[in-house]
Amino acid sequence: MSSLQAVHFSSPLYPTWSPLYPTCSARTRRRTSTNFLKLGNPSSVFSTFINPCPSQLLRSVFLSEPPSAVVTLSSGTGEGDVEEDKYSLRSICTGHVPDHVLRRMEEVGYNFPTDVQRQALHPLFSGRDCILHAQTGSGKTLTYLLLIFSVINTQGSAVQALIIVPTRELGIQVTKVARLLAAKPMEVKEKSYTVMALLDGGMLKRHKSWLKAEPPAIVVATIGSLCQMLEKKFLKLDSLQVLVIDEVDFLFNSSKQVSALRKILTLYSSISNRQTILASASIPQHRRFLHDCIQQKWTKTDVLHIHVNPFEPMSSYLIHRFTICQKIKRHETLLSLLKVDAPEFGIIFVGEQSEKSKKAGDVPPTAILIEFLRRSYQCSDILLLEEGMNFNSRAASLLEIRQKKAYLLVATDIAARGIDLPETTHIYNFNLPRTAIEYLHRAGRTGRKPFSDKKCLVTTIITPEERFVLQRYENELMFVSKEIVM
Ligand SMILES: Nc1ncnc2c1ncn2[C@@H]1O[C@H](COP(=O)(O)OP(=O)(O)OP(=O)(O)O)[C@@H](O)[C@H]1O
Repeated sequence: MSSLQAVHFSSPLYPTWSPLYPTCSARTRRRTSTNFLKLGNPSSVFSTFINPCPSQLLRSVFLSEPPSAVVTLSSGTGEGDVEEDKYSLRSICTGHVPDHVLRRMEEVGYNFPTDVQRQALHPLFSGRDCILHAQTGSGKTLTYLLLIFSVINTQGSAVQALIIVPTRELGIQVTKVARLLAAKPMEVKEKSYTVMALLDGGMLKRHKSWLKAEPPAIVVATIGSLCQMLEKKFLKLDSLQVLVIDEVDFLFNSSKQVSALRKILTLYSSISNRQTILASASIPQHRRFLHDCIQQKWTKTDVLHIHVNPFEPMSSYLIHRFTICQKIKRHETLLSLLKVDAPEFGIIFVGEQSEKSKKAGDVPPTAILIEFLRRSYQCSDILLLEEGMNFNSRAASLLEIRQKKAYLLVATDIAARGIDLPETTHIYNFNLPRTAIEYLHRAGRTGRKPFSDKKCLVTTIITPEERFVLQRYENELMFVSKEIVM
């Protein structure tokens, strides 16, 4: 790379190397496309090309459309490396995040920033409260974890960072990434970062002893367990420096959770001592929300709303389709879809069972569907994830699925928020989601490889009467869904 100074493509028109185009930020796209068209000479083309585009992207372009010539203008200057480094995650984080965390980050494969990381990390490192509003699968978790690693002090013996999540499953996932980054090599002598998962369904007794003996630096918690610990004074937030609320709009949906969050935000900790980060891919009425955050003293008055891709709420790598059938034909329609698509990694979302149906003792729709698929579809690995399962079975299902070479997961909306199964290429909405936001989060369980240009499919089965509802979601979320006839 260090000697590569100029690249000449067979045609200097943008669409010829379009694989690169969607992976750049909107600003980069504008800047690059203008420059690209303006500048004819190869070295200028290269400099506009390499500046915003790290080698990983360059490689993907080379693979899909090899350049007609690679021109080496001068060798060994290392300029290419400097340019590339300027845009690496390491360069953004150096001086803020400890070096051993950066090394771990690179070992894991996080080398270049995603759009949200590029836009949010500097303001976060400067201490600003932020609302991180970016597409599903855009890398918000790493963004706030890097901030946390930049502020916590391993010598302290108090909880310094708290991440609140809506579900146990998301909590386990975030804890895993935090521990992965926190793992220290033997030669690093300082104390390790400790990460506690304080999640519903966990053994709170064990956590009490741990908190009493030596409070962890980072706690990842669900509201229920967290409140128990706070009310009984086993956990104190006096030294809290960073508070993250992930999937914030989801948590603010329930009045019980709102009142618990209110206490955490204003009673157990104070805005003046901590930095507050509220993250989600969907923040309905975000201006109002921002106003409320300031009014209610959940955030400081200079809170930043970092809204990445505001005109593209969902990834452009998703292809949306729908098929219309009568309600009683849903199972057969899904089966036909699966036979045609033959997905290796897919999630089928099923609507929750109504209270009335539960009271009547009906078999849950998920169980009926699983039974049907096991009978009629040749796929050995059909798994289930739903609220009705106990916490251990839920964890086992997710663990198993992560180890599979192919899977079909039948799930309720419990799997729609935050769960990261990056191999997933197909989403099926067996039932139409209840809201556009629900659609966005279900669809967002696919297309989760930030630098991949692979297209993923989201297919919704609807009845004729539901067509206008889906159309409303299309307008709200700015996407187009194509009808397929089965
Ligand atoms: N800089 C990066 N380079 C490569 N992969 C990354 C990078 N940042 C994040 N990822 C990967 O992208 C995927 C999505 O990240 P993450 O789970 O943080 O998304 P998210 O924005 O929180 O999505 P959601 O809103 O659905 O919760 C993960 O598999 C993560 O490992």
